[in-house]
Amino acid sequence: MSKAIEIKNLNYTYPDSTPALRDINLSIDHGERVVIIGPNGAGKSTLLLAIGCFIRTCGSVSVNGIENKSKNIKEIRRVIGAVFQNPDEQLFMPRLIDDIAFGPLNMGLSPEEALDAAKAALEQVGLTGFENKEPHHLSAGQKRAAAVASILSMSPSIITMDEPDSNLDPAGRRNLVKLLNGLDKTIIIAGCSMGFLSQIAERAVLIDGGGVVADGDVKEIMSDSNLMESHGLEVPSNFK
Ligand SMILES: Nc1ncnc2c1ncn2[C@@H]1O[C@H](COP(=O)(O)OP(=O)(O)OP(=O)(O)O)[C@@H](O)[C@H]1O
Repeated sequence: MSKAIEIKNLNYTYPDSTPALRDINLSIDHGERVVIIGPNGAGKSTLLLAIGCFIRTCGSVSVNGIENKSKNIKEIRRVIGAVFQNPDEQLFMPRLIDDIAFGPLNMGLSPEEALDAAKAALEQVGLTGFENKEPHHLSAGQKRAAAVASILSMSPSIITMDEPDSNLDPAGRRNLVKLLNGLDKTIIIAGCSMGFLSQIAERAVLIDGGGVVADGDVKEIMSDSNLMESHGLEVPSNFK
């Protein structure tokens, strides 16, 4: 059976010549929860962009066995749901329900089916009752949950998230941990907040300078103070 994600010899340099990913090899199984950690500028967001086929890279990335090439983009978009760092990039309709139904409608579901999928996704993230609310009037935590719903409504088997805890207070973080831990999906999250990330994933991939430095059990990696500190990171208090 094909892996959820299979990355071989991945390299990427931005058009302004900034090298961002160097020779990445990574394989992620179905149902795995993986956090991509590393200091600012390590290449975490770029790696998520490469996985989601948002940038054209050198090397190979396949998603559920589908090669990550522009000709397969529609298929890839059905399999991977990408939650961006800023929820405002994902919420742009006047009513929340229309935002959440947008993806399923785009995938070819009938308006009734799309509405059902949107309602179910809002319920999953605890936003039932907010259907007619203007998305930009939601709180930061509600926006984050809504951005997740806008992905869940398309039923992807893989979800990527970039720094999903930014702007969240402790209660918002706890709710997000609960929500993500209740999802039966492959989840790949990039971030810098070790305490938050350690509660979601069983595996951590540490990248720095665009390359993989360590890959393994989240507790083993995050509790290794020499490793963490030498890459500008801190051991989370739950692993001290
Ligand atoms: N659009 C871009 N054009 C040129 N260089 C970029 C662009 N986006 C990112 N970079 C550069 O690519 C490298 C990797 O950046 P990336 O955003 O992937 O890092 P990151 O690990 O997600 O960082 P952070 O934790 O600060 O979000 C950095 O050197 C960054 O300056």
